[in-house]
Order: sequence, then structure tokens, then C-alpha cells
Amino acid sequence: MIDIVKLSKTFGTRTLWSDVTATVSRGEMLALVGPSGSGKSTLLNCIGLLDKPSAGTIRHEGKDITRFGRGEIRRFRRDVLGYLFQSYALIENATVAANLEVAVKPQRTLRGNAGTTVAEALDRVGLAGREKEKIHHLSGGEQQRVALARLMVKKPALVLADEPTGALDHANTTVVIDILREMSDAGCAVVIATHDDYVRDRCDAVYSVHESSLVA
Ligand SMILES: Nc1ncnc2c1ncn2[C@@H]1O[C@H](COP(=O)(O)OP(=O)(O)OP(=O)(O)O)[C@@H](O)[C@H]1O
Repeated sequence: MIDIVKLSKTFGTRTLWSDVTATVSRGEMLALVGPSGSGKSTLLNCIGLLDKPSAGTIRHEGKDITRFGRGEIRRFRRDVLGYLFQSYALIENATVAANLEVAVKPQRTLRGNAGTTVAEALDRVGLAGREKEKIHHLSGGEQQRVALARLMVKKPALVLADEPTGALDHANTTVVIDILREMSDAGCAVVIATHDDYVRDRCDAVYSVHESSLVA
């Protein structure tokens, strides 16, 4: 799904990471670990085309995505990527349903109405019947579960999750990781930047960003 080859990132004279080489396949969950400031988010942002590496390639279906033009970036984000942030990244003043509909619309033109419906996704994350509630009335854990339901509706081939459980209690953390695992079992590739040992242990492989190597 994604092949990262000899990737490096520098800011002026500072090298954040170099020689990062890793593969994430469909059905696989990869944890990115390392101390605060080691560059986990920056690496995720490079894979998600929100930032550019200084050298190296990131290949998806044979193409180096770091060389994509604006149209290709837009299509990659729309058709391939799903993001899950610690900050949830929801539209605060809108309802739960409206936040999920954002993910449904582009898919309708691509795949008809097949796939997980808004109601099914909310049911799976334990928020059945909460469609009409405003996001800012929900707790942090509930907001992250809405973000997760949005991903289930979008069904991306690649999920990039930046500390998705950083603000959650253990029960909510388990829900989030269980559902990411289900998405991965259904063929999605998942990359998670995390400080949480529980999350790390639930992944198939662990990449240490500050050591530029897979952890045995
Ligand atoms: N545009 C930029 N210019 C200069 N330095 C930057 C820029 N973007 C990020 N950095 C620096 O890169 C370093 C890595 O940041 P990043 O957020 O990727 O680390 P992290 O491992 O995700 O940290 P944390 O675990 O605390 O979230 C930080 O020291 C940050 O200040």
C-alpha cells in the first residue's frame, strides 16, 4: 500500500529524521513511536501530503506521492486517505449527522450508496440515535468516536492517526483501537503515532522514528 524509502526531513541545519524506510501493507497496523519532538507527526504529515520530506520517496501503487501536483493531492486525500487526530477535527457547531455526511458525499459518486451508513457507523461506536446532537455538546471520548464513525463511513484505504487516543480513558481507547483493527482486517492500512504502550502493543509492527528502525 505505502512504501517509504530513505525519507528524511530537515529544518535548516537540523535533521529531524533521516533514512526512514518502512512499508505499510493493506491489513496492517504500524505504530510510530519515539520521544516528544522526534517527528512522528511530521512523518504522518508527509505521508498525508500535508508536509514535504526533504529527500526520499513515498510510493503508493507505484507512484511517488511526494511529487504529486495539486489535483493528484486532492484526489489522493479524497479517495485514499482518512485522518484521525487527537483534536478530533470535527465541525463543532454542526450536528453529529452533518459531520458524517461530509464523508458520505464524495463516496456516493464513486461507489453508489454501498458501504457503511451513518446510522450503522454510529451504532458501532456506541452513539446510536445521537445524529441530531451538536458536536460541542459531546464529551471528548464521544467526539473521537464520531470522528471514527466518519472514517467508517468514508472507508479509506489508508488511515493516518495522530495520537488518536491521547486524550481518552482506557474504555474509549479500546473502542478506537478495536475499530481501527476492524478496518485494518477489512483491508485498510493504518499508521498510528502514539505514546501509549497499549496502542503500540495492538499494532502489527512498531517503527521507532528517532532510531529510524523497526522495533523487534
Ligand atoms: N515547519 C517547521 N519548522 C521548524 N521546525 C518544525 C517545523 N515543523 C515541526 N518542527 C519541529 O519538528 C519537531 C518534531 O515535531 P513533531 O510534532 O513531528 O514531533 P512528535 O514526535 O509528533 O512530537 P509529540 O510526541 O510531542 O507530538 C519539533 O521539534 C518541531 O518544533
